Amino acid sequence: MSEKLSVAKLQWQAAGRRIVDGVDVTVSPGEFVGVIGPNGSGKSSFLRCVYRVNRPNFGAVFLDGEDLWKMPASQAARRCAAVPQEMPAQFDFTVREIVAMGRYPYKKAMERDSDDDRRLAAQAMDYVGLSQKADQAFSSLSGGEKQRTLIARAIAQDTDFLVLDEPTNHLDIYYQLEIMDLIRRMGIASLVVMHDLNLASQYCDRLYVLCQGRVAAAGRPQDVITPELIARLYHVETRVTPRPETGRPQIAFLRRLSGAESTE
Ligand SMILES: Nc1ncnc2c1ncn2[C@@H]1O[C@H](COP(=O)(O)OP(=O)(O)OP(=O)(O)O)[C@@H](O)[C@H]1O
Repeated sequence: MSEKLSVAKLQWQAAGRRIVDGVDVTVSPGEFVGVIGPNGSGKSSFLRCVYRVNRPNFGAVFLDGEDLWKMPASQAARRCAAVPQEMPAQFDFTVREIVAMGRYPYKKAMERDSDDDRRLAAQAMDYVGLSQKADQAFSSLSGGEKQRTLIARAIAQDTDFLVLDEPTNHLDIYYQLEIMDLIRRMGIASLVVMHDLNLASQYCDRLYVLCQGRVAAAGRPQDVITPELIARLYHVETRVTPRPETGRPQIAFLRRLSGAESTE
């Protein structure tokens, strides 16, 4: 199958340091791929290279075989939608206005919303269950509602590739599951940075584990999530058992390890 996303030998430097150091990643059409790894391992920096914030020093990001960094910005935005970690500044935009911003890549400067734009924005709000809140100020929403608004903006962008940076950050477990179910249900190729290893294990088709800007492991959750890997990268002892309903690894965190124990 031809890949939706193909990242080859990607390198990004900042402050004289290689933060992303030769990363290869692929995502197939419809695949839900997670990026995990300890704090500071380069996950967000890598993702920003994909959604055109960090320009790579070396390597390339191909979407459907085309170099994403060589496209005009508006064309790239019609192909790849991002849900970044940062929330938009707390201006008093309504949910409807934020979601409508997803249509910008299709419009000329100052062009008014067309019926199509309004329909797509309304559909996106409906999809994430926010139609009732369309006229509420973004700044007054709960954390889960804000996250769903940003996902609706990405849906309104009408792309077939989505990147999300820690979309379940700050959410309670109900909303974490809601957001993950929502992304899964969309069924479009997605690349998602995640911290919660159990959520990543249950939802992702494949995982890439980053460590010091490099891919330390990659594959299906059942192949990647092992006590040895978690001890080596996170310095935590775990018990990993297959979840009865899915066979996917379920992790119980037992204790922190000292550096020496975890690298044995
Ligand atoms: N613009 C920058 N200038 C200097 N250093 C940077 C820059 N951006 C990122 N870094 C550094 O690169 C490293 C990786 O950061 P990054 O945010 O990509 O990691 P992460 O894996 O997403 O971390 P976390 O899990 O804590 O969110 C960190 O040490 C960070 O301080």
